[in-house]
Amino acid sequence: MRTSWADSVSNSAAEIAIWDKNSLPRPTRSTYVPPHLRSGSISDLSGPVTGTNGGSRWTGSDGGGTKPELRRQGQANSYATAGRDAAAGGGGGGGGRNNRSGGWDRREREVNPFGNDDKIYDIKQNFSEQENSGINFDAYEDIPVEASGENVPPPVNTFAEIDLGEILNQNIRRCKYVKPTPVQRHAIPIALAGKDLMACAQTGSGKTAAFCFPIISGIMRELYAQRSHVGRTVYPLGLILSPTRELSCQIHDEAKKFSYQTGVKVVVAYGGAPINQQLRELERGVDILVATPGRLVDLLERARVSLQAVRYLALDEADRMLDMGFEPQIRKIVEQMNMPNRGVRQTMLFSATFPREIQRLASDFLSNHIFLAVGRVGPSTDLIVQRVEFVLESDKRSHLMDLLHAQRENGNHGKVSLNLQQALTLVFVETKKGADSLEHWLCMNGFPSTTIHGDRTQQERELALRSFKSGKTPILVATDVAARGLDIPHVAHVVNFDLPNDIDDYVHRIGRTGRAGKTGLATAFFNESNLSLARPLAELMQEASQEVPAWLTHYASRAPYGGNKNRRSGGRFGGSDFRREESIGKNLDYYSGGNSGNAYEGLVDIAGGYAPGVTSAWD
Ligand SMILES: Nc1ncnc2c1ncn2[C@@H]1O[C@H](COP(=O)(O)OP(=O)(O)OP(=O)(O)O)[C@@H](O)[C@H]1O
Repeated sequence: MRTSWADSVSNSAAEIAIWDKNSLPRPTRSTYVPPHLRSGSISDLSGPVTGTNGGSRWTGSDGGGTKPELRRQGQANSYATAGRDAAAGGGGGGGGRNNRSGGWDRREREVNPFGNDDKIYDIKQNFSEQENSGINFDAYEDIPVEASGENVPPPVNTFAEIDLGEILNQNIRRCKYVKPTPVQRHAIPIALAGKDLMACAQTGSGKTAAFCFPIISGIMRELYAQRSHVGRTVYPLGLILSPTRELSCQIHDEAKKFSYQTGVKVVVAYGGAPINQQLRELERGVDILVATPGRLVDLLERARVSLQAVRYLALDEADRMLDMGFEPQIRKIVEQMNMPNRGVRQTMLFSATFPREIQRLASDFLSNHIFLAVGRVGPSTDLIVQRVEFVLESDKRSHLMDLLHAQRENGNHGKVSLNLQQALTLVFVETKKGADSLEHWLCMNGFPSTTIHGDRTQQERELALRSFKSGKTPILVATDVAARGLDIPHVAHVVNFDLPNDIDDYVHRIGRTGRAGKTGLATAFFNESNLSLARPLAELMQEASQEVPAWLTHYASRAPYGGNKNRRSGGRFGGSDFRREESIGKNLDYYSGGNSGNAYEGLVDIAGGYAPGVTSAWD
């Protein structure tokens, strides 16, 4: 029987309340000890060493035969008490690490990423706070899910059902996450089962946590979680790649929150920022490296980072990472830099869109992966009101001005109410010059704005983002550099001043609003220079139950089929498993669920029992 999110929240509340009361680690996780609490110190790795790493799942051939065996000592058998201390919030003892920085005592160094607000919320209080703040995750409840691959682990309903460990669970509560979002419910069990994963889920639906939790938890579990270095080279166990500097910083910030007091150290490296500072940070030790591809290649070539120990590889915005711009770099990183082979490492690819040709490319990096699609293409249907208006090129500025005035004066735009105190507007344009010029014009006309694009220095970009987030300049004019992944609270309105050529880019752009269950508005200015987008845009809007203007339908019926990588991939989702479409007869398990009125197409029974008439993927 279908149960609602709210029902399962009360169940999880009860479970967690009991668990909290005893303030003990859950029985299944009593042995985890943060690495910094372990008495064994890391070996002096002055050159390739031999030693024991038996039992490590990434042991074995990486194909290259050059992997130094990293000796990791200090196993965790008798540390349950210390683990409980840490779990209770003590922050850990000063076991220290004998690494190049001369020891890493987290009591001294680990800044509390939750700041002054570091309360571990009671789950019930937490839930009511979410309600008060207007977050409505029930908006994601009835969306369809498809999973295909061998032995797909069943989804969970609550974080309590997932064995992430007490410290990580405390951090989840600190983040005020009451229950997993749909993609987390499905993806985390798959990742924890050690399977490779290609996950396609709506923008703003919590994909970051979906790959961070299993990586952090996996590193915590590894018996060999002590970090290693040889000379000045560091050996991260987890590598998270993302296409933009700002997104890498954001993932780093999130991952640091999730890994607070776990002993798992997260470091970020991205271009445009001084490399020396990043090198110093790396020298202090790194378990998870979050990076943009260019800077990572630089670090690899300087032999300051080695990928030989990578156990977990995650590509965020994976379709972007594998399109023409990035693919050669990603291939170099994954295939030519001594990273353990697919099947030895665990690889996870996430995005809101997965065109078929990119999936095909991506399968080079995956081993027997599970394909997961959660929700319809792009953003949740109910959360974002999409409007498209016919605006001639020459009228765009005055039209934008009208919108902004209306927004300023009455706080609403059509049926969408905007909270004017906090509403931020993100305006996408095609070119860097166009961004500067529009920003200047807006400022001259009394609308404080700033801009972010590739011609600005990294310092300017970061400043612009801060100024926008704080509301000091409530309008941000951006090129596609801000289209993916950025999670900026209070973006109430996204304006596609210039529409992109690709429908996927549109999906990601409008996904900057309507995040985490909140509502938003997306307005697009369309004219005859956007003809190739007419059809996919009309289809996308129709699928999302949006009002499609008659003139757009007319253009769509006459237009060539452009901007449609995503549409070609078929199905109700931002992508569907190309393996199912391409090779009938491959022995893939498959389930499909949700409230689409057709919950069990082509269904086979799989691990977890998603058989017709038993339970839907969402229950
Ligand atoms: N379980 C949860 N409960 C409440 N909020 C959550 C939960 N998981 C994630 N969030 C919040 O939801 C927001 C969106 O998450 P995130 O940025 O990971 O989305 P995403 O799916 O990666 O989006 P995009 O496709 O745009 O990159 C963030 O503010 C995050 O803190």
